[in-house]
Amino acid sequence: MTHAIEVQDLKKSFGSNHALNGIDLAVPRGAVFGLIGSNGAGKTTTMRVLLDIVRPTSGSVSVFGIDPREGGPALRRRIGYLPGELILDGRSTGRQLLKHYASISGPVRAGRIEELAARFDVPLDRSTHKLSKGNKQKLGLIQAFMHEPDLLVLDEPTSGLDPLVQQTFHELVREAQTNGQTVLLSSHVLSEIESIAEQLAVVRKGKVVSASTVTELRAAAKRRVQATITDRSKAEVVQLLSSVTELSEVTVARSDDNTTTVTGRLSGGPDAFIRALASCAVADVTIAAPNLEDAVLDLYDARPSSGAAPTLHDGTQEHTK
Ligand SMILES: Nc1ncnc2c1ncn2[C@@H]1O[C@H](COP(=O)(O)OP(=O)(O)OP(=O)(O)O)[C@@H](O)[C@H]1O
Repeated sequence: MTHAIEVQDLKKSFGSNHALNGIDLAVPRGAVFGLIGSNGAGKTTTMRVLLDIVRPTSGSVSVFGIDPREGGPALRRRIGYLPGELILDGRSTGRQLLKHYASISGPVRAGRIEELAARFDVPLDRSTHKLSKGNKQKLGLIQAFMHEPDLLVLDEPTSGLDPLVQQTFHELVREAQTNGQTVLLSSHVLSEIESIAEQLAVVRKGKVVSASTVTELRAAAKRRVQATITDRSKAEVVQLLSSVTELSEVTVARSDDNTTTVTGRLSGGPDAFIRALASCAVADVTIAAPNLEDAVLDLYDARPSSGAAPTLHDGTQEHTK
């Protein structure tokens, strides 16, 4: 069995709200796997099903080959879970709270809680209701990591953490991976997933719309390009670029200084674009690195994707791809 998590056609409805519409997910053992998606996409619900906090309407779910509904405390102990909304008992200190969690999910090796508290710089003897949002989040992370579980399920783990603490979190994730633990984490922030996960699934409207390695997604991502040309009319530039099949979302605009500026997004390499410009007088050109953020936003469906007709700033359309 090579997967820590296998989810097939998972559906969950809350009354008439179809939160999950057939989620498929396969997280290999030892992977750091990111779930990314906009608000309400279904990331938290998927995680809650893995923990048997929420029960599926239909579909199959397995964690280390066991259905979470059947796994009971033994399976639960193998998972460290950071909920998205952490509710801490205000009457106790961090130390008391963590000891309480350790008695449920432990064993926790001696000194581990203190070691993690020192790394995160969180006061253990202060009442939890006096803690800042960030310090509460740190306690949540400590309880997830402290018993060195086989699987970490972390819902928005860096929410409320400053960049230095985020770095400590990244170190813990790397250590967990070195130990052979599997990490599933969710985020709205792509740069975070990109920097620690090697695989990711984009969740949209209760479905996984893309599952790939970060490297594959980067390869499929487009580059933003812009060039300012001084010796061609708008129509000529449009004509010139019509042969560049990799170019989409093209905008061609004429400026008062009689230059023509073209912007667009380029899939694949920049060679054809550069060749098309070679015969022109080019005052300025920018070819950006492939943009992963754009690739994911396309998948979110939050904005028009590639293939949109190019527009001219004066409102005329001269060229459609
Ligand atoms: N207990 C519940 N009762 C009713 N609806 C729920 C419940 N839990 C989640 N939902 C709904 O399920 C959908 C998916 O929510 P979910 O929290 O899984 O999304 P998410 O991707 O984690 O979003 P966010 O990034 O905002 O946390 C939403 O429409 C939400 O309102």
